[in-house]
Amino acid sequence: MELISLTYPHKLKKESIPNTVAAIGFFDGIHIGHQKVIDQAKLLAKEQDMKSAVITFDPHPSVVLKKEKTDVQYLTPLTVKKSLMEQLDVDYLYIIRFDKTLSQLSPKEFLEHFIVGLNIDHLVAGYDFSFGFKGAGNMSNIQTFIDKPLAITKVEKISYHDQKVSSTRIRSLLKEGNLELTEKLLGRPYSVVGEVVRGEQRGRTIGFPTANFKITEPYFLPRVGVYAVEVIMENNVFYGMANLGYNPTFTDQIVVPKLEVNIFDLNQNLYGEILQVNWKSYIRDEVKFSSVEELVEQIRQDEKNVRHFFSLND
Ligand SMILES: Cc1cc2nc3c(=O)[nH]c(=O)nc-3n(C[C@H](O)[C@H](O)[C@H](O)COP(=O)(O)O)c2cc1C
Ligand SMILES: Nc1ncnc2c1ncn2[C@@H]1O[C@H](COP(=O)(O)OP(=O)(O)O)[C@@H](O)[C@H]1O
Repeated sequence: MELISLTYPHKLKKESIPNTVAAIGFFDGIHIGHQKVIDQAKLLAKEQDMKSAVITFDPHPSVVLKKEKTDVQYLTPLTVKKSLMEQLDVDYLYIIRFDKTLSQLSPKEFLEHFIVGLNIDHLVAGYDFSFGFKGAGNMSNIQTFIDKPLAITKVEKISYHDQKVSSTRIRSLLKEGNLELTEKLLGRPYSVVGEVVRGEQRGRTIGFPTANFKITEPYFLPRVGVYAVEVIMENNVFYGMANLGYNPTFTDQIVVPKLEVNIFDLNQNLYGEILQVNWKSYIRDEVKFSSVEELVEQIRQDEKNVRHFFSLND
């Protein structure tokens, strides 16, 4: 996959780019609906002997369009999006910088510059994709803005159990702790990647060392609490239990929930390792215990529950 970051205006020459079928969208999460759009573009490219591309944007349009300054948290921050696209095996990934100037392009200017200008012959998008100033362009009126005939494939709404699959729905499922349904809608477990850093060195003293994560990418995190998780380290899968929270039994100084994982059946220095955590199931809320003994008693029970969830022996 060739990764091409673009700002407006770009200087690419359309003559130097092969004829392409492109899927376009913001694609936060790359859920099963997004995957359908991208697969469709790949299929059409193959049938018509053209190249396949995904055209996406960064940052999220709301960063530019909202009056108050907002930090957007993503299901798939840009680095994750890039690596998932790599796995989907498209020929080109175009990432268009979404800034004020871009947001003010008319639908015609947008299409001429980024679709015709990138030698896109066939455009695939979800039924609700819109583009251009104030989202005036959409999958129904797109051909009215340009003279050159453009083949269009509109992918209809994808539902799961009669409800639309959307990034918004996945965010609310994550806030409810419904990781099982999230996984169905994503077609893979929800995950975060981070580096293991030092914590208070307390875990080992209570019999449960926990790898503390430094998460630098702007991830949308699930609700605070205890989870059954898979941990991926250098392509190996481990099982464990995670706490996403504030450690209220010990401190009231933590303001941003921290992620820590006790990995089962492993005794290894993990500082500096980059690990992927797959959130599999929500177990319980984080609690402020009145003694460390009570917390340890509960964590022992959590381990039993999580081992049972993964069908592992005690
Ligand atoms: C499975 C699990 C459940 C936990 N549940 C709680 C909890 O309910 N309340 C709490 O204050 N801390 C909870 N913790 C966090 C511990 O307080 C924390 O792991 C311990 O303080 C070690 O911190 P350290 O890694 O900074 O040394 C939990 C940790 C794990 C691994
Ligand atoms: N099974 C394990 N699960 C998690 N961390 C482990 C495990 N075995 C050893 N470790 C190491 O112990 C560290 C966690 O111990 P802990 O006392 O909680 O220290 P810290 O507060 O720095 O996280 C991890 O970062 C890792 O290097």
